[in-house]
Amino acid sequence: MAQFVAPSHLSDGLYFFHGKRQTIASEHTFKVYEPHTGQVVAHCPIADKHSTDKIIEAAHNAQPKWAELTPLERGKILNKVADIIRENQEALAQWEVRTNGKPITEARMDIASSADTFQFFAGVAPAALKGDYFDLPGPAYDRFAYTRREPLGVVGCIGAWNYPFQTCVWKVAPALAAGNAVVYKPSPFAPGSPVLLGEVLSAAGIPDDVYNVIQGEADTGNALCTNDFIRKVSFTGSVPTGQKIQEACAKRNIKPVTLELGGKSPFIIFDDTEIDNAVSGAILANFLNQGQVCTNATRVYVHRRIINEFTEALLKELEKLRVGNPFDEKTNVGANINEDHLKKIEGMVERAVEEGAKLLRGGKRIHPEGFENGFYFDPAVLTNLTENMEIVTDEIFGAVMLLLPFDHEDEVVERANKTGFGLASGLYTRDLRRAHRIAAQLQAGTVFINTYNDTEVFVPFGGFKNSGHGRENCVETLHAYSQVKSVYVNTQPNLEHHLG
Ligand SMILES: NC(=O)C1=CN([C@@H]2O[C@H](COP(=O)(O)OP(=O)(O)OC[C@H]3O[C@@H](n4cnc5c(N)ncnc54)[C@H](O)[C@@H]3O)[C@@H](O)[C@H]2O)C=CC1
Repeated sequence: MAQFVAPSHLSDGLYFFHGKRQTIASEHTFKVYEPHTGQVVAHCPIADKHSTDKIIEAAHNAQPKWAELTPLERGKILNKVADIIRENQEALAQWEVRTNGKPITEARMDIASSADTFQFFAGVAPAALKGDYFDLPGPAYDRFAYTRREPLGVVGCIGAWNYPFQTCVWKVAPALAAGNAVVYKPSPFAPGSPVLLGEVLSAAGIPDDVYNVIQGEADTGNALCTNDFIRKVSFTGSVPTGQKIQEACAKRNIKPVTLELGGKSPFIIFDDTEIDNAVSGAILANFLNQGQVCTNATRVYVHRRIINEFTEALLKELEKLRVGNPFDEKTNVGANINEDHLKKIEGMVERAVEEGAKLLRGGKRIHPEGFENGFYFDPAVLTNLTENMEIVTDEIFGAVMLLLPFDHEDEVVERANKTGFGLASGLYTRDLRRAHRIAAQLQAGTVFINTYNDTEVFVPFGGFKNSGHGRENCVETLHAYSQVKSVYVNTQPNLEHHLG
């Protein structure tokens, strides 16, 4: 069992199979960018159907031995994974910054919570992966039934780029705890982190081929979804891709899917709120991870009576915002994932301004000294908006805060719910009765009251409506990575049967 040592570069080994980092021969490659410098750091080979199938087959062959271990035995290995992640938190966080461009202070939190995720599933699996017992007619010892919770086999996972390490862990930890093998396809925009996780898993003692990483774009993802050995797909990404994946998983076989998709979350600030608290909440809800967070609440509804005071306090606070070198401990906002994404955000802001929105700050690409070619965007605040503008209806996935005044509780709840998404929502008020009344009405998988963007591994995470289905981060997730078998038992073989 090799010890985990964080690599100095990842450029020539972005695959993980047979228990180690590898590369494959391929006619096609994609460029890997380092967001904070804007440099191309690797040309990653793309897995075609043949390479994808071979890696999946090896996972299929390796899975039964992993499944033979009891959940407690698997849990001991997963606890070692948590330990190794914690011991290497700084090195892994530095890699996360290089891969994604986020501030180092945020990357450290992602890595720490990833260790917690392994520890949590290692701990709960032995108690959660259990069966039931049922008495059948007659003496209980003659006839009864029981259920077993069994793994699914090989799980295919497809990830987004905004939390490259954490998204991978959220899928892999419960899948492995439940006795499955995993084949993971990261986003081509952030392909490195799941490979590092592979090295951590091997160092902890996960058998070869139980965890694997393949690389590629839509075709590789599709090859994963349509392979017969894949028994479930767990996906994090956009709604249009989620629709394609759900379709692909139904076409050839019937595969269960977990879909963690996009959002357009509302954040409601009532006029009894302490303004400074609401300002911090709104910043947290919008500018974390350069705004590239699926739960982010770009639609900030502020009661008309306090909107001027709130806006003034917000803009003053944002004067302190430091955008730039993500390795600098004082940086609040790092680099966006790539140039195309940055241009998409800039374009949405420009079109909103053309439609009559007023830009109160930021909204443009910036070139911090020493990092001129990195993908930096100065967080925007917009007002003078109408509900049907593209920027108010569509997911931005960038650091753009929209200020929308409201007058009445019923009106704001209706406006908040007027979206096809339903991932998260938030509200600030001192009136707790009102807070819970609104929490019950908001159509979203998570509601934050006087806080925003908290995530804990034991609290369910997932969407309502088009934001997806299935939950991550909770005991029930183990059920989504396992299946129930009912066993009927007759201990009295001579029991007479009457044929009528
Ligand atoms: N609900 C949640 O937990 C989260 C949701 N997201 C959402 O993810 C989106 C941003 O991530 P992106 O990487 O741009 O999303 P995306 O949907 O473009 O890509 C996600 C992944 O799917 C793969 N893919 C693309 N086409 C495919 C196909 N036809 N078959 C199989 N795989 C395919 C991509 O290569 C990538 O690995 C946003 O909409 C965001 O809201 C992001 C993070 C968390």
